[in-house]
Amino acid sequence: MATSLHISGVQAFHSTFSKTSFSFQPLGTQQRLDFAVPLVSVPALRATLKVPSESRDLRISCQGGNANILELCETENQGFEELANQLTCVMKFGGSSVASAERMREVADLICSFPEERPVIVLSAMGKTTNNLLLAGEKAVSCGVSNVFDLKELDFVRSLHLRTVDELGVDGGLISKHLDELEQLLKGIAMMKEMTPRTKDYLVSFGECMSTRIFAAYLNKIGVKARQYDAFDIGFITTDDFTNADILEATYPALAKRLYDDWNSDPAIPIVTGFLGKGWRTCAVTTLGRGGSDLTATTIGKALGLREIQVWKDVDGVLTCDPNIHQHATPVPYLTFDEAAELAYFGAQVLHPQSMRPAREADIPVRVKNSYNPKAPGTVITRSRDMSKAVLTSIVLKRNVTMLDIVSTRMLGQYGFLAKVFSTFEDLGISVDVVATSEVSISLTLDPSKLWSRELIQQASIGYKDVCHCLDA
Ligand SMILES: Nc1ncnc2c1ncn2[C@@H]1O[C@H](COP(=O)(O)OP(=O)(O)O)[C@@H](O)[C@H]1O
Ligand SMILES: N[C@@H](CC(=O)OP(=O)(O)O)C(=O)O
Repeated sequence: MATSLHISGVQAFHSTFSKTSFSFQPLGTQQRLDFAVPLVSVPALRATLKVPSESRDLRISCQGGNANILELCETENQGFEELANQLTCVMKFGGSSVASAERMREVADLICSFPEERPVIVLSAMGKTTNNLLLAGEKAVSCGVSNVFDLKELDFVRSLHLRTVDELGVDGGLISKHLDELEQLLKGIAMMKEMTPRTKDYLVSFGECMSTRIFAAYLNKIGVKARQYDAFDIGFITTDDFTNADILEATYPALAKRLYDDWNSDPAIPIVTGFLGKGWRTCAVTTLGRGGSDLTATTIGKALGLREIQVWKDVDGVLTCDPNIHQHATPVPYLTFDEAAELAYFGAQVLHPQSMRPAREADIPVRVKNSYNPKAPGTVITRSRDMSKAVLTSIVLKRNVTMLDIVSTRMLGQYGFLAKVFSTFEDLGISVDVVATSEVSISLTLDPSKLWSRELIQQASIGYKDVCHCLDA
C-alpha cells in the first residue's frame, strides 16, 4: 500500500518541491527514493520529509534527482518550524525607488509593512548614479588628471551619497573608502586617457556597492537586522563579456549555499547589489547590461527556490505603452513570462530583457509593483494566463531599427534560399529581430545595437544579383 508524505523543513532547494506531495512504498532506512520532479540547478541538498501518521521525519539527501534516506527520527514539528523560518521572496528596488534618504526610509517602511515575509533585498544604484558615473568616466578620458576632482558628475555622486548618509544618520565611514577609490579610478582613467569595458564595469559598480551599504546600515539602525552583500563576492559568476555579461549556471548552487548558510547560522535580511557579477576567467567585476538588477533578482529567486520575485518600480506595473510616450497608458494586470520577455526585448524599459529566464525556468511568479504607490495591484507575470479575451497586450516603440528588404524571383518554388540568406547573417555575426517573407521578397529587421551591421550587409551583398535595400526606420 502506498504512503503519502508531505514535504516539510526543506532547506535550500527548488520551489517545485515545496508545492508537491509524493507517494511511495514504505521504506527501510537504506532504500532509495526516486523523485519524479526536476531538481533544477541544485546539485545537492538536504531535506526533511514528515510522516504525519507516525509523527516522525525522514532525513534525505538528494543528488541528481535521486534521494537517499539517511535516518529516521522522532522530531515532532521541527521540520515545519525550519520551513517557517526560511527566506520567502525577493524584493528588488530600482534606482528611482532608492534615489534619496527619504526614498530609502519609505522603502524600509514598505519592507517592514510585510512582517510575514523574510525577503532578500536587491538594490540598484541611487537615482541617476550609474549615468553620472559613466559620464564622469567619459569626461575623465580627456579632462586631465588635475581636473578629475572637479568633474560635476563626480561631485553629484559624492554629494548625493554623503547627504544620504548624513540624513539617515548612519556611519559615513561606510562609504568613504569607496568614494576615495572612485576618485583614484577616475584619475587612473584620466592618466591612461582610455576607458575599457572592463574599467567601465568596475566604475559603475561603485553605485550599487554604496547604495546597499547605506541601506543595510539604515535597516540595522532602525532595528531590522540586515547584512550587505556584494554580488561578485557571493557567487554571481558570469561570462567575461564586460558591460553585458551572462549569468553562468554555477551561480545558482553557489548563491544558495552562501545565502542559506549565512541565514541558517545568523538570520539577517540579505541586502544584495543588483547588476553586478564576477567574470569567471578574469575574476573582475562585470555588469549584466543596463537595468540588470531585475536579472539579479530573478537569479536569486531561482537559486533559493523562493515563492515570489517582486520588482518595485516607479510605475503601477507593466503598462500598455511607455508612459513617456502615452500618458494615459494603463497597467496590464497579468502577463506570461514569454510576453514580458518579448516586451523587454523589443525595448520596454520596464524590465531587463534577460530577467524573465530564471523565473520561467524555476516557475516563480514575478510581481511588478510601484514603490511610490504600494497599494496598486501591479502586474503579475506567470507561466500562463487566460488568453481567451486577449487582443493586444502592450505596444513598444523601438527606435533606430535597420530594415533589410531582399527581393528575388529565385525564391519562387525553390528551397534553400532562406537558409543561404541566414547563413550569411551567421557568418557576419548579425542578429535578426523580425522576419516577414513572401514568394518574392524577405523583409528583416536587425538588432539596432549593431548599427555597423548595415555596412556588413552591403559588403556581403556585393556579387548577388538579387536586390538588397537597407533602410533605417
Ligand atoms: N510598457 C511600460 N510599462 C511601464 N513602464 C515603462 C514601459 N515602457 C517604458 N517604461 C519606463 O520604465 C520605467 C520603469 O523602469 P525603471 O526606470 O528601470 O525602473 P527602476 O529604475 O525603478 O528599476 C518607467 O518609469 C517608465 O518610464
Ligand atoms: N544601476 C544600473 C542597474 C539597474 O538595474 O538599475 P535600475 O533598476 O534603476 O534600472 C543601471 O542603471 O542600469
